[in-house]
Amino acid sequence: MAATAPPSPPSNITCVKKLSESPNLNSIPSNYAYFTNPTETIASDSDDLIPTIDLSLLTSDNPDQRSKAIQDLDKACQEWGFFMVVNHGIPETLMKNMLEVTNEFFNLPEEEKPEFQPKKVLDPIRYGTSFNTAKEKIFCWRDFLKLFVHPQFHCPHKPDSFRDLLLEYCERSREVVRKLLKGISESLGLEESEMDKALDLGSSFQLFVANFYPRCPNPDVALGMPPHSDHTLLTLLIENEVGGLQIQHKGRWVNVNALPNSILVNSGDQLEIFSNGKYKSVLHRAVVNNKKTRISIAMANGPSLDTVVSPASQLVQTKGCVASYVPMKYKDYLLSQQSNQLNGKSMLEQVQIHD
Ligand SMILES: O=C(O)CCC(=O)C(=O)O
Ligand SMILES: [Fe+2]
Repeated sequence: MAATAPPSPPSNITCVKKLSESPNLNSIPSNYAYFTNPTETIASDSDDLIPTIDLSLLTSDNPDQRSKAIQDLDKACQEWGFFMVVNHGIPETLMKNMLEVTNEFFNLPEEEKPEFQPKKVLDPIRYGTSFNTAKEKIFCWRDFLKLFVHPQFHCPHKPDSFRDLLLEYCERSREVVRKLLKGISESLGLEESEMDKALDLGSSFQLFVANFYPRCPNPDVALGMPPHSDHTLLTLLIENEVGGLQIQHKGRWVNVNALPNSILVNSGDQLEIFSNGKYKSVLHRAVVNNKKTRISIAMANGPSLDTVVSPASQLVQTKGCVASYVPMKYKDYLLSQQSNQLNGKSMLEQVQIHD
């Protein structure tokens, strides 16, 4: 299978932060207009409650509490592919400081940022706009900073406090992910340490993705990010108290109103593959608004880059079960996903076996 696309050239498109600051910007340029389907229904999460996972119960010494938390996780992954984690142990001040320093990064003078623009698709430090302007006809109302933070740690040398804060936040969020994946391993009927071993999580790939969505004069036609699933096992997301994330649930877009101090978690393509389709990666998108800048930080957590990911052997050895996905090295998957446009679950479809 042709897994990789050629590296895209660097982009020269103006960042949306600068665009949004242009005097008298009353409407967006036409190449930012998506014209989202007006017949789509938007539900608020109160109609159908988004699941909450209490991480302290998942790691509890009380076997009943733990097995109930594993059942909840199983249900959340099967029915939603999305949940909010509370009692996760990451200090609130650390999350706030991360969002603050991220804001400071985007607010650095534009002439200080070109050094962070990538030359290749998988450069470890990438500042840019939209998703992949070399391939897109319609751009996202979004600037981004993407950093490889594990197993090697990369960070811009400014703002001053960025490095220490990011290092701590990445470590803490990996601990949360390890705990969740132990629970998910069990909810799939596997040993607690099975995912750890099969996916080489000691060298897990972690990508920090900061999204900056400035105020937008036409929030009804622009999108911060179009519908997509993530290339990850699990993505952990925090935001600056400005909502905008929507997830697809039972054919409708659901607004996510995050509980204070919670972490939003969505299942990604590698989890769908490993679970042989039991836990589907969730389609989600980011909408924008005309009142406030929104900042979100998505920590993308995958297996190690060298892992060839396939459905867990224990899940396909049972009589009557066949693998629904072809094996693919995670690094190749990531390169291909990042080299193309963001388009629904199109990357996953390339490894899916249809009967
Ligand atoms: O900003 C958001 O809420 C979504 C971000 C996202 O989906 C991503 O970075 O992959
Ligand atoms: Fe995403």
